[in-house]
Amino acid sequence: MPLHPDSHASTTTPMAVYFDNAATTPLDPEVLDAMLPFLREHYGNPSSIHGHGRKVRAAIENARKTIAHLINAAPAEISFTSGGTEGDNYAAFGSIRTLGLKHAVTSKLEHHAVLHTLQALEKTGDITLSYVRHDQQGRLDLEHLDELLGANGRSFVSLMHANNEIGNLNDIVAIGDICQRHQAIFHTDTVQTMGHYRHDVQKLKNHFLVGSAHKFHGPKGVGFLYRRPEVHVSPLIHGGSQERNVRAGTENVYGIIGLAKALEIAYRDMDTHQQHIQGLKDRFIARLTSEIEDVQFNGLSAHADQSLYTVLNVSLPPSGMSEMLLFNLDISRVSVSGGSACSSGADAGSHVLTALGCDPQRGAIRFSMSKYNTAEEVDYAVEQLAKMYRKVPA
Ligand SMILES: Cc1ncc(COP(=O)(O)O)c(C=O)c1O
Repeated sequence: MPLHPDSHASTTTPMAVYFDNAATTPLDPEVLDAMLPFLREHYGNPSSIHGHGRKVRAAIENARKTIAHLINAAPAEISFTSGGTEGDNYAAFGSIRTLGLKHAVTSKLEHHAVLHTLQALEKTGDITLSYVRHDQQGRLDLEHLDELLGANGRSFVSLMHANNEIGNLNDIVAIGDICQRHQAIFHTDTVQTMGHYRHDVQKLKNHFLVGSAHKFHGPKGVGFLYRRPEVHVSPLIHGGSQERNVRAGTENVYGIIGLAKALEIAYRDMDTHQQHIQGLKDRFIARLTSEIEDVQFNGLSAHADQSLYTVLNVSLPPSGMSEMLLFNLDISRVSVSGGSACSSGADAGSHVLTALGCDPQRGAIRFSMSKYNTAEEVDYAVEQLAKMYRKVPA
């Protein structure tokens, strides 16, 4: 597997190990190379009709075509955004307000980009909001979804493809079928699966999908929204006529070029990378289980066929010192993300682990991997964790 230029994996000790790829991924140098000419030479405004502008417009439209082709959509169905959060907002605000929908369904395990958006629409009285039940491992109760949709008239449904904290994969084909039966508008937050799984919108019943470049080795602050043409959404950002009057403002040109390049590379190398990363995850599971007593895997993250191959969420035996563990991991030069279930209303823990009913005394760590990680890095992280964990008083 190619090492990222910043990786210290095979050269220095202690290593700088990055296992927080669900938060963001390092930029692929091939992506940077594609972007640089649009920072250096091609500075025209894509809305200008002169040569400088036309050159950039052509590049943007090519990027749109590339993305559309990869997910089997039409170019007109792709709108560029500032990332996943904006795409989620567009799907929710756009369709609820434009279609006058009065009810929405989501789950307590969604990203805040969806939860807070729908809760904002609930607060303004636009909708009533229902949450699909789930079990302790985060499996959604699809019969409950069916009931909720049957009882509440035409609804907006937002259920993610993969959970960013615990990695659970939801069956978006089955959810799409239920939504279609009830004529619901179905949005899926695909931020964590775009670039890691092949999406084919012709095989899905979704009205919306979203992508965010920085989750698959592209630049930050750029993404896209796929929208089925029969769902018209009104703009959230008003101004010029960019993005077919849906999203005003001069386009993030080099970001868009980087987004398309990153997705192209992700699709090109997907099978090799998936195999490599799943191997790292299996190694993590085996080594953590053998090195640390009473380690638990949250959600479905240890089930290979039901979770993202890039994410492993681990609960450690109760120590009451998860912050310290994270701090220690940081000084060992292992970057991870963590949290625990909230122990009180004042304690802003993970809303996902809280919804699963995880023990608030147990600290949780999310290891999230990318194509640039190596087996030595997994061994190093487990070694550091096991060493420090033994030092934390129970
Ligand atoms: C599932 C999910 N949705 C939405 C977002 C927000 O994406 P962005 O950072 O591009 O706004 C994230 C980012 O962490 C995410 O993991």
